[in-house]
Amino acid sequence: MAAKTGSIPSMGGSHAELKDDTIIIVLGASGDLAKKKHIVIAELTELPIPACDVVIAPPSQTFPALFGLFKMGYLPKDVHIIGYARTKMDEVEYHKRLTSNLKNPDNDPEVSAKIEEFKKLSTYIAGSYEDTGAFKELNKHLEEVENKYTAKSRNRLFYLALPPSVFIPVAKHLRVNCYASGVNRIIIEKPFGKDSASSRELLGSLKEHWTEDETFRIDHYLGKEMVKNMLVLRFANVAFSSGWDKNSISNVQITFKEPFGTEGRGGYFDEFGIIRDVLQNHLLQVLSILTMERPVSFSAEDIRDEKVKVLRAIPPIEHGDTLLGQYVAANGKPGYLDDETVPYNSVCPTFAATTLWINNPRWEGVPFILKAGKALNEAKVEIRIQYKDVTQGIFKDISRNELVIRIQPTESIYLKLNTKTPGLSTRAVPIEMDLTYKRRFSDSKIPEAYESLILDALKGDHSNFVRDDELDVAWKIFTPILHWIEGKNGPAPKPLQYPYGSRGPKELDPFIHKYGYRRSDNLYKANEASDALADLEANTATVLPAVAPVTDEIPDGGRQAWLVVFGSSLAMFSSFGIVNSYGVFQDYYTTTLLTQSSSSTISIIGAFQLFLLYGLGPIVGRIFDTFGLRLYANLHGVDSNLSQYLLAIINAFGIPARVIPGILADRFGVLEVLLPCTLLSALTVFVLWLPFPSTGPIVAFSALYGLFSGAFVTLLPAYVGVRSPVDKFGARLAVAALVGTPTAGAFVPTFTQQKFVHLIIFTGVLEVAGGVALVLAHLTSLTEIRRAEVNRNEPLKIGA
Ligand SMILES: NC(=O)C1=CN([C@@H]2O[C@H](COP(=O)(O)OP(=O)(O)OC[C@H]3O[C@@H](n4cnc5c(N)ncnc54)[C@H](OP(=O)(O)O)[C@@H]3O)[C@@H](O)[C@H]2O)C=CC1
Ligand SMILES: O=C1O[C@H](COP(=O)(O)O)[C@@H](O)[C@H](O)[C@H]1O
Repeated sequence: MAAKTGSIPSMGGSHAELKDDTIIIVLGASGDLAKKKHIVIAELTELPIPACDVVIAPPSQTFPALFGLFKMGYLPKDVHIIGYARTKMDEVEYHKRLTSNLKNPDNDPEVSAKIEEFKKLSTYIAGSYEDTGAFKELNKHLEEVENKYTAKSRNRLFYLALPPSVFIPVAKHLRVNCYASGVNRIIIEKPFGKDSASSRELLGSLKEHWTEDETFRIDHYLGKEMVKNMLVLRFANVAFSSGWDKNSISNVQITFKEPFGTEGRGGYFDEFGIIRDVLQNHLLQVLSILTMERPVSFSAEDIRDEKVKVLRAIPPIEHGDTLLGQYVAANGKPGYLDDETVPYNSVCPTFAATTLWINNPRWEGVPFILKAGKALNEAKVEIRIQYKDVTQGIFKDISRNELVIRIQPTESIYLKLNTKTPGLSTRAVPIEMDLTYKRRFSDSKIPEAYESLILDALKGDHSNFVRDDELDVAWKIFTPILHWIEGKNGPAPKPLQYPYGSRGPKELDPFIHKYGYRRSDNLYKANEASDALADLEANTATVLPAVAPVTDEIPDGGRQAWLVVFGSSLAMFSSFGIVNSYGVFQDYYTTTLLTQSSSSTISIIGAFQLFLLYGLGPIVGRIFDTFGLRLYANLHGVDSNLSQYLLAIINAFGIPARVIPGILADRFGVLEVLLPCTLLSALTVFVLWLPFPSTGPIVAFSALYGLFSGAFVTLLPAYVGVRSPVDKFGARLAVAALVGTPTAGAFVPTFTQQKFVHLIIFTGVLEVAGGVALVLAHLTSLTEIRRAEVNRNEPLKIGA
């Protein structure tokens, strides 16, 4: 059979896979299994906990993970799971605790049946962690189970859900009293010490009993889907691997944010602080996979060799590269020091940002900012790789590329790119190429980290477990800064305060900025349109528009827009006003000054005035495009040839008509107001002006025409604006202005009622034709207009 596309042969484990005849033994299984995962282990084990003991792999993670694997059929055939702890309880009580933590929210009968099966293969035995006799009893129980197995080999996987104070005695007793004839493995979880010295001591003692091959040190971040994906993402994509270095990348942030504080576990946390809790292990692991060289193969040792190599190139963290914070009460939530289990004067950091440097040819000079905090504004773990600026010269103010790998929640990878806006204008806007797992892999279930890691341990694959030398070098990087924070070499630094629910201390942004991070906060804002398009594009890797302020659009609202209105009003006061009163001048020219000239000839004066207002449009438009002037977009055009009296009425009614249609257009759309007003103007021409050449109807006509044509004056430039490229806007308005008045004048060579009829009909017909043209324009642009309505921030695609 042909190999499956995309297989990774070198990723297979080199050790025996535990497929059958296997017992999984969970030590420390007596706790309240329904409790949240960050419970103090003392509650689980009833141990007197020494000050440095902390939560480790709590059963509330272990059993659901085991059940998850069982449900999916990944546990060895005939597997048996034995819980061991000090608390005495019968099987009924144990099963009650066990199942209370297994999820079946919809009461799915299949899941219920699986839970019942799971209970049948789960037994419990109580015993001490120090007593040889107790472990002999455990072994007896294991052998009883194994006697039912057919095969000769006996495989045992021990999972230590215990505090480190009992790691060593338990590991020893298990090795001495419970070691089986087949494969034996032991899983342990952080904390692996508190600094280099204590870690070495712990590792050394464990090594006396268990070999490195048998030991699986869990850092559950290595089991997270996106972390596991990084090897493939990096090394199976030339597109990424070629720019993965100091030449392309400016800075990297690896961020861990939790929206809750220590809440009840402050006592434990205070002994450790955020650096030991998250940075030294989880974030450093992520960093090492992100920055290591390509391994010779994907075998566990080749991968871990490369991780160790890159970690060794990181010098110990400098004080100056570190920012520490502690949350204080805010938003109705208590501060860290309000926790009764925390010493009143604790300076333990609940937030830390620290910059690491990698002294190798690939990464020299690139800052890697690790930041983590409790009680922040959101739950988020992500890697943010910010690329360098493009070479200057041809671009200005262009945002940087960023590759974001969102580890949780909503696993995703998105790449922020710049692209030309679709259409005739040339401008770069930032967009995201978005691979959101929920959409792209909608059929796949993303496994829990612990499920993935327990399965790896059963398979004997160490790739996602921490090797001893890796741990040692990790502690070397962090130990000096930890000792400084604890005041071992002088006064302890005081963390900066930050309010519960904030992004961290206010000094964070300048801190990150110092290392070259540039945020494009004005450019990247989620809006409904991008969400709507994202929904449309579901199930595909999509290119979504990141909504950016559209800089070549005429501004609508805001200080800038109102300044344009003000400036335009001043300009129009002395220019457009004269043109609008041209009827008075025309009257004067025809009756007094230029009696020998025809109306048409005289109207050329006004037309030329109007043309001069708009005729420089192509030139001014270029200047406008170049220098960003907005005045041009607000210029209006109108022609009129009525007497002084009628003109005054038209203009008086034109005042509200300049304002009200604008307000209505904002609400209903420019065309939706312009079209009826144009047609109503035409109607007044045909039903009032044409048939009733007497004073009353003419006055009524003037009033109504002023009202409707006012809208026309206001909205026509706006509509031409949205339907025209900016560089053609002025020219289009100017041409209309130049031909309109002389043509009208040609109908009235002499002032007779008969001659005016032609002009009136011409005016009415032209307005109807204008209305029809608007309808046609509307129909041809329907698609674009709909799109623009979906996304009001996106510029209309402009017609040629
Ligand atoms: N699946 C997803 O999550 C996807 C999201 N998108 C969308 O892409 C767009 C851009 O995403 P993204 O860049 O992640 O989001 P943001 O624009 O929110 O940028 C986040 C980055 O900016 C920092 N930051 C946030 N607020 C501030 C502030 N006030 N001052 C300084 N820095 C700040 C954050 O730091 P810190 O973390 O420290 O707060 C983080 O590094 C968003 O609209 C998002 O919705 C697109 C595709 C997929
Ligand atoms: O190891 C730890 O990790 C958790 C966060 O794990 P996650 O899988 O929920 O991201 C953290 O809350 C805890 O303090 C720390 O000890």
